[in-house]
Amino acid sequence: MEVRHATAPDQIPGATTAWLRSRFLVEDLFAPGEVRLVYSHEDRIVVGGALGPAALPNPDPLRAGHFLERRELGVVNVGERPAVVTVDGTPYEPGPKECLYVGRGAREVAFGDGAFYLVSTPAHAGHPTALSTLEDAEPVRLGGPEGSNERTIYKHVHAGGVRSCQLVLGVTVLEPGSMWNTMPCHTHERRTEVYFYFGLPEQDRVIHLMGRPDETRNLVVADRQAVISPPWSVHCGFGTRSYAFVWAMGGENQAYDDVEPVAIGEMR
Ligand SMILES: O=C(O)C(=O)C[C@H](O)C(=O)CO
Ligand SMILES: [Zn+2]
Repeated sequence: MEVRHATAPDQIPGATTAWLRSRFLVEDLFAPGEVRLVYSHEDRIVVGGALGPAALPNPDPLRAGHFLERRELGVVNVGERPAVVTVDGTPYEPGPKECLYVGRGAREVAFGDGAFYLVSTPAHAGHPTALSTLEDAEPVRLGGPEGSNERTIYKHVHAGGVRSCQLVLGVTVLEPGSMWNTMPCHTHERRTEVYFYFGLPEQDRVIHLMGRPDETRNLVVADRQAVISPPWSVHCGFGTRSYAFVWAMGGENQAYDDVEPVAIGEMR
């Protein structure tokens, strides 16, 4: 498991493209038969990719008896078919873009044939393991063709859905012809957020904007790559083709609306 240290906004002016990518962009999460993980000190979020069949390991930096001894986990099926995840002997079958929440205390998590994106945050209590389907996620449609941002937000793990300690997680799907996500954008000083882009054709890219609202930088992001957004960073982007992304947060609270909105004209 790769470990990444926390960052500060005063490191951004003067940062090279290579430095920005090494700190905030997560590449190469998927390899056949493996679970690959990155531990970020930004709110201690762990992100990962599993290409089953594979089992959730217990990496040494966690210093735990098992991965979920003090953590909770969101598993999103980022493949194109339903795929099985088995938790302590019980099989669950999330469909594409659906989520399995695994509560603190589960000992064995095994991934079947399929592609899964993983997000884990520290947990102080055990909530029940639960499947959230696209229907359960109470889809909300936002944006429109005039802003090239027509999209549907599926909220899986949040205060009004599957319960968790601090994880908040959902999937946003852009309509064909819509390119912009999260515009106007925001920061949330009380939470770190990670976006994981998927469903993007191999030759296409998302230009992801990060940094303080008045000091933005861009990261050019390919399919199945993630971007870590510390609490001080905006997170939004536009694709050369439509796409979907998993957004997941951990931190001080679970209030989806607790954001600092940024007017488009204030961005630099
Ligand atoms: O398309 C959007 O807008 C989003 O999906 C926004 C994310 O849900 C987000 O940034 C939550 O804080
Ligand atoms: Zn956000």
